[in-house]
Amino acid sequence: MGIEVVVEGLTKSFGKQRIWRDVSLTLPAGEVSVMLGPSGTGKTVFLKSLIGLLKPERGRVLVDGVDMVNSPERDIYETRKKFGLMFQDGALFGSMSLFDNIAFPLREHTRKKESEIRRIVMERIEVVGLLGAEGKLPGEISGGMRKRAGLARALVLDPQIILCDEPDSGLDPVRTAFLSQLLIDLNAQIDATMLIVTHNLDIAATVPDNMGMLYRRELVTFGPREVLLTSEEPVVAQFLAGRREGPIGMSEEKDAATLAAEAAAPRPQADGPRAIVPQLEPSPGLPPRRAVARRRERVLGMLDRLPPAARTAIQRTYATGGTPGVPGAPGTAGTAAATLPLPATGSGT
Ligand SMILES: Nc1ncnc2c1ncn2[C@@H]1O[C@H](COP(=O)(O)OP(=O)(O)OP(=O)(O)O)[C@@H](O)[C@H]1O
Repeated sequence: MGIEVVVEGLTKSFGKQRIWRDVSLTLPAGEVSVMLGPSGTGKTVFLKSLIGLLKPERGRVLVDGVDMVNSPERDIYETRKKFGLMFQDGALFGSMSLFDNIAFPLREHTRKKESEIRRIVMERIEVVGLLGAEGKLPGEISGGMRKRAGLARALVLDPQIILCDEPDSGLDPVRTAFLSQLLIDLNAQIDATMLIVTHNLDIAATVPDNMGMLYRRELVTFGPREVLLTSEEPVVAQFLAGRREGPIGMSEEKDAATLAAEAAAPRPQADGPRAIVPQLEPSPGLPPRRAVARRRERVLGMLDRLPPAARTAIQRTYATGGTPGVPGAPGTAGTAAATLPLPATGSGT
């Protein structure tokens, strides 16, 4: 099962540039979380800080008793092996076949025999739907396939925590829907704790159990998906609606004059209450996600402390007797993407 990641009071600057301050959150064990935020708000810096590749000047990141900020490098290095990382561009070596790219962490970090490495690599290649493409070079396949190869490589060391940095960047909406399903299927199969950094509203609406948002050098919010999806916080509402009107401007923050002009202008049509799309369920034939029952207990236990709109949304989800993610549970129909099979090998995704 995945392990919890506890972030406490994390503050990071580069010289005089403050990236974010006092970020605290917990990634619950085995659950899927998404971190949103306009470009440049430090989401990638946050991921790198979780694995100890960047050093925040204050705060702690606790993973299985090790503080990824302040512990000795040896402990951080060992604990990093519990993480699987999927970078934006797949970060593959251009001169190596997909097989060798995916085998790389096993050859680097373990003493496994080649036969064992082959078994593991081929298994992961199958999970991400790339069987048949293992002999190709990264330059010979599409961006979507490279991303899936990057995901396969993130999986070879059996990670308990998976971090994905904009897994959808450069993908069309259909490929993004397949990828969303792949992430949920993966969670059902390995029960790892997952954190996905994305701008993609479809992923944000359908994949995570929890969502957070970084903005103006702070964590605006982090909690059960219903909290962010029903939030009336202007920056959250603007981001989720993909509107120009609101505090977020082209260079992240609008100046006071622009905001004043917007306030004086006739208001655009109100968005109305946002509908919460059901969360994706694992593909048919896969086990239910084990995180679902744990999340239900956790979220119902914190109901009193949540804003009324989020409380109502959560009560609605669970009142039908439906447990999202449990196949066949009433009131939990998945989105169309939930029933799509994985793309066939070499499909060019
Ligand atoms: N190693 C570094 N040294 C100095 N500044 C850095 C470093 N890494 C990132 N930054 C700065 O930190 C800020 C946040 O960058 P980051 O890549 O984390 O943003 P992001 O939210 O992931 O953006 P995007 O959504 O566009 O990928 C940027 O201003 C960037 O220039």
